Amino acid sequence: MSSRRAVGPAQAVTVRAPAKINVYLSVGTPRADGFHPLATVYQAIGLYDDVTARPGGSGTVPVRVKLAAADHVDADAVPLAPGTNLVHRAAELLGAHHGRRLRSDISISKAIPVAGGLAGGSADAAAALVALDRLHDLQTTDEALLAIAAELGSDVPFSLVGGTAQGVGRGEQVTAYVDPAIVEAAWWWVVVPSATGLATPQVYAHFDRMRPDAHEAPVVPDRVLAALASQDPTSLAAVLHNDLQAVALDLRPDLVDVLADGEEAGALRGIVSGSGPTCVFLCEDADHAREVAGRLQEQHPVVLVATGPVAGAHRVEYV
Ligand SMILES: C[C@](O)(CO)[C@H](O)COP(=O)(O)OP(=O)(O)OC[C@H]1O[C@@H](n2ccc(N)nc2=O)[C@H](O)[C@@H]1O
Ligand SMILES: Nc1ncnc2c1ncn2[C@@H]1O[C@H](COP(=O)(O)OP(=O)(O)OP(=O)(O)O)[C@@H](O)[C@H]1O
Repeated sequence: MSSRRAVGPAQAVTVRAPAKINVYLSVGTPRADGFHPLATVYQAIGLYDDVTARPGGSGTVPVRVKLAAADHVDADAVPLAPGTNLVHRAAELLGAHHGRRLRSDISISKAIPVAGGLAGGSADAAAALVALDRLHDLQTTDEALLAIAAELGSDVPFSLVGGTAQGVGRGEQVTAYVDPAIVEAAWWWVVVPSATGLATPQVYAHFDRMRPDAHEAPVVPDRVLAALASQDPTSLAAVLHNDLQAVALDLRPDLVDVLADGEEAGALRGIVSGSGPTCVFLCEDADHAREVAGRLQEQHPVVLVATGPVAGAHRVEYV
């Protein structure tokens, strides 16, 4: 008989991370490192990827990644080969921080459209950091997790923090708003993804061609915070803004019609999410969002309803 202790069922840690939209996005002229200074208001919305980490990996591939995708997600656009997914990179950087190589099998259950301007890859990276930290009991500090997240991508720290938050720097410096009126406000969004994605670097490069006169020091105006604190959707609709919108529309003129369709369907206002091509539409409340979504479904194959703000990457129990 073996003298080894009986091993219980393999542990699995599942972490859920939300998509983000930029309620306000101001973009400056590129810095010396090529990144653009930003001032943005992020909001995490109720459209999620789940990332599950289990003990695993093979001799040559420490982290194996597999994917299950919702019907509206282009699964073929998600790289899974060793070293190619943001989740691989998250494991590498977290392992390096602790001076060890992390081994794991990671499954991504994806509902956030790929290359949609919704920070889906960032959500997976943030979720993987938290899942691997818990699986390997690494007890990484919040400061270290945020620093590793910033190395992974500009949107990744926000995917950890969630809620409604300000982003500055290249977007990686995130401060959650604490005003209870902002924290407790609930907004209803109708989300219209596009069948084909837009690459973020391409959108920023096009911004430089179209907007050589961009602001040196972008800011979020006080009126945006006042609108968020008012909890009044009409006030927020009036201040929604995205400096990348004109750029995304120039690259993808079909989005002009999508924005018009949403407003004709009764939404208060539509906006391109981040670098696009997803368009999001602010509605009065849950019933209004369902009504607008119902009308949009007559013209668009995929129309989702999501509320925000929601929590950043957080552990969930799978039943
Ligand atoms: C459009 C936004 O989603 C708005 O929140 C983000 O700015 C994009 O964030 P992200 O996808 O996490 O971007 P990263 O992975 O850090 O960078 C991808 C590429 O986007 C461009 N990039 C990104 C962020 C930034 N502030 N300036 C940039 O110019 C750079 O070309 C960079 O090589
Ligand atoms: N886990 C992942 N999920 C999705 N894409 C990934 C992932 N890992 C790497 N990628 C690569 O990253 C690219 C951008 O994917 P992502 O879905 O994050 O775009 P996005 O939502 O437009 O990003 P952002 O809004 O942060 O600019 C994909 O086209 C794909 O090649």
